[in-house]
Amino acid sequence: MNLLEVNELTIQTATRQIVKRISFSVEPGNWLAIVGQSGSGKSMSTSAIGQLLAPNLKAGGEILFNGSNLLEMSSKKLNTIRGKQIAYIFQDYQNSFTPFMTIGKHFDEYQRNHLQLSKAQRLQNRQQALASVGLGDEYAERFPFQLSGGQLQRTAIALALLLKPALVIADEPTTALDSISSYQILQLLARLQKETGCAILHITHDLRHAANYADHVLVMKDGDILEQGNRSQIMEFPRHSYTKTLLEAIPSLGQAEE
Ligand SMILES: Nc1ncnc2c1ncn2[C@@H]1O[C@H](COP(=O)(O)OP(=O)(O)OP(=O)(O)O)[C@@H](O)[C@H]1O
Repeated sequence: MNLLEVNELTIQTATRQIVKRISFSVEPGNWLAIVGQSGSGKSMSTSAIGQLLAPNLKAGGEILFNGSNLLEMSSKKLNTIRGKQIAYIFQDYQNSFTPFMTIGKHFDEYQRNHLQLSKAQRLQNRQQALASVGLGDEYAERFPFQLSGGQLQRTAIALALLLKPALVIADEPTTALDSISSYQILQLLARLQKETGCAILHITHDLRHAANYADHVLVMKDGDILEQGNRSQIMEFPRHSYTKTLLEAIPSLGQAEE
């Protein structure tokens, strides 16, 4: 069974249909990249999964997670799934943190909200989680503003993976980072995906990222899916002219080195 199955999802305001009957699925442990230019409806589609849409937006269709329709689920039930089984990593990682709360306190609160563990167990989990993203436990004493962008996004990843979710939704997780930090973040996600077996739904406007990491790629434009398929299908035999344009925009290795 698919972990996530999106069937004919529509998202609209009172006057405008933004996402137009799109369907896609994610298998357990798979990496699906959703690629498309700004405004194509990528973030909106993935926000609908966790019932995170703005109040003026209405979603229709079905979003099945392990067979249950998330669009019809009570917010109380969804709260038990979000974080624990479905975790988000956002582009604006700064907003994922409370400014005057230490990193350690973030880990503690997150576990207390979702699990019943002793203080010693929570501490051990925090140490392991920080270590898994290459940060020593001394970072627990720091406040978010005392970390670099890359360190903070690594911490956000450690938090997102803390409860071993089956699905991680990473919405442009590297956009705010320089290219070296971006590379490290994606490498880190790929390693943690292998270690934990989670599936990743990765939103990116950069087809290079999809080329390097995704098992499947879905191309969106103006609220519609233009094409989707496994990575080599899309990268080597794109059918749509828009996908070809995105591919042509990737600098060749020679150009990139220059
Ligand atoms: N609450 C809202 N009400 C009305 N329109 C909205 C709302 N939020 C976003 N939009 C519009 O919906 C469209 C899709 O937005 P969305 O954020 O999903 O795009 P995106 O593909 O993720 O773009 P980006 O790569 O820039 O994040 C855009 O035209 C956006 O302006």
